[in-house]
Amino acid sequence: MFRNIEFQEIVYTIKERWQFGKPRQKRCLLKGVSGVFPQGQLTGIMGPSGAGKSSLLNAISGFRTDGVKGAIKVNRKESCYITQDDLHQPLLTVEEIMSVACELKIKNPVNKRALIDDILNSLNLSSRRGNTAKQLSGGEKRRLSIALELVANPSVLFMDEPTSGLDEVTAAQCVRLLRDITKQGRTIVCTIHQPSGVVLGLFDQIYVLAKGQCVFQGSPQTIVPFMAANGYECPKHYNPSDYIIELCDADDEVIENLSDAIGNGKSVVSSAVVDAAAAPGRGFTIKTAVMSMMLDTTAPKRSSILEKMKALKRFMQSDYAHSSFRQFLVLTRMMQTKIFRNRIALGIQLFHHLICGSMLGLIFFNSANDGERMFDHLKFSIAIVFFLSYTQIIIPVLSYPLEVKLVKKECFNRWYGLTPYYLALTFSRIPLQIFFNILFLSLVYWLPGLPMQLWRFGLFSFVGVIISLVAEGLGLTIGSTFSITNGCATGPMILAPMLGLAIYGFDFAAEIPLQMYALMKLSFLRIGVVSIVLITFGYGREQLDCDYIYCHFDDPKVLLRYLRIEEVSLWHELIFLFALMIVFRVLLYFSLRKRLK
Ligand SMILES: Nc1ncnc2c1ncn2[C@@H]1O[C@H](COP(=O)(O)OP(=O)(O)OP(=O)(O)O)[C@@H](O)[C@H]1O
Repeated sequence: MFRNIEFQEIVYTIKERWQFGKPRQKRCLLKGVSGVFPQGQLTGIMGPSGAGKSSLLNAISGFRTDGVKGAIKVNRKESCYITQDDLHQPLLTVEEIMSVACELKIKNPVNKRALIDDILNSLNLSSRRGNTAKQLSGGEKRRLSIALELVANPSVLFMDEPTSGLDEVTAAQCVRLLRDITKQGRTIVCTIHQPSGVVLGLFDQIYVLAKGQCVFQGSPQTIVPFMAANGYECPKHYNPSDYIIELCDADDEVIENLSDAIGNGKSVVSSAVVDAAAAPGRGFTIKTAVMSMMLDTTAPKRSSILEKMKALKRFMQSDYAHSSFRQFLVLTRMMQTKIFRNRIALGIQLFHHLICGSMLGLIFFNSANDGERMFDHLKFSIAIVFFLSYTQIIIPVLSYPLEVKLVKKECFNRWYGLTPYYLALTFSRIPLQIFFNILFLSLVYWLPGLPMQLWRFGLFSFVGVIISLVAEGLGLTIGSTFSITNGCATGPMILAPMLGLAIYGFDFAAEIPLQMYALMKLSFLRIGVVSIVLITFGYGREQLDCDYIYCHFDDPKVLLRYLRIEEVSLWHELIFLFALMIVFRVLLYFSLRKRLK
């Protein structure tokens, strides 16, 4: 639809982090910059560190919208954004990842194989197709990121630092490859750190930023004459990109002068060929690049009915190649492959559940029928609930923050929507989780000698699985909201009071104040412990053994009465558990939605 990418008077403001004792300050990262990135060309955004290169790329591509003002003309539906991190599913092979991309991004993948072959050949990745993403080198990962986006045949590629972390030769190869891609009619805009002379010459256009202002826009060959015309003579044998960056980094006056000369991006230095008539002796011409028509604010407002119809049309047109259900199926399959491919994690989990189940079972070995050991029965129930919760919370807290970044990139590039992803995330883990939990719960049921009644074991396992699902929801919510470091502090911070509430008042149940009962209902650990005690000691449990003349707790009903739970209904407790499970899953959805926005 749009051809060149154009933007005008872009202002990007962020609110700085809140610091104790200081009011929250606003900071302007882009100061009204304009520019044009021509169609079918390779444009590099250059500048000193912290100049605002990534901010500009994020603003134009739409990766960031909060705090961005100004007019931007870009066909976002046909563009994609390749982040600097090269995030991929580490355990899937190049071919599998490409295949998932095809299934999600192409409407009718008739000749999927030929397309994958074609893209991998052109990016020199064919020989690596059987390797997993984590086995690829930095340059190969970068090429895989490009290959994945080329599947949907985008007309515009935004790339953040495609050469970062690559050596000179690989960086030049990477930029050459990008130039070849533009020859197919695609537009590529990327940020780049001080490129070597060779790499600089590969770009069709360079856009230089310094302290949020545009100080140059034009072909690389025009940097030297443009600088000279403004009184900054580049020494011979000096790399022009180094020169302009070093100069702008050192002196704010240079930035003001150059920014004025180029109209903060509204003009473009167009040619290195001496145009005697237009600019005698300078070796370049300055042309107006940005027309003021772009600002939507100046456009007359359409009738509201027309606007509403357009909005409805936009709503009806899906951004995705496939229905949500199809996305859900593809994602579920991919997630399950990922889970089963991770043999080490599977082995650790198996070992963990077996060892912990056996140890807990042996600690309470043959004690389940002992009428004297009331406190042991309670400790046993608490230990089960704590094991299930802690295991399920800590894994997503440590592993999920990284995945959120990948999901953010893929959702932004319209691979899939949040809802199918969320549902696939929820359901793909359940079978394995049930398997491991049942393994653990069987050991801790059998070794202490709980009654061999299938229905009782079924209830015991059911409650155990639900507790672990509630805990997983909490862990995923923390993992999707916080970084690993903050999550590691937040997880125990939430778990500790819940544990406190779980064991609160068992020895003075009769005196627990009413408000504490309400608070205890917020602790899924407490609900879990009460449910496990009800299942193991309620429902007509037979008299326990007693080796003495009198054992106060040999009648299981006495224990329930002592804990003031003999009147409590298991089904009510289950309703509370389900409610908490839903609350955590809803929180997870909104947390993800906020991150992906
Ligand atoms: N969310 C943010 N909060 C606070 N400051 C930010 C934020 N994002 C960017 N900045 C600041 O804005 C400035 C520009 O950042 P940006 O990442 O765009 O620079 P850059 O030119 O890409 O830098 P580099 O080349 O070092 O990656 C930097 O000083 C950075 O610290």
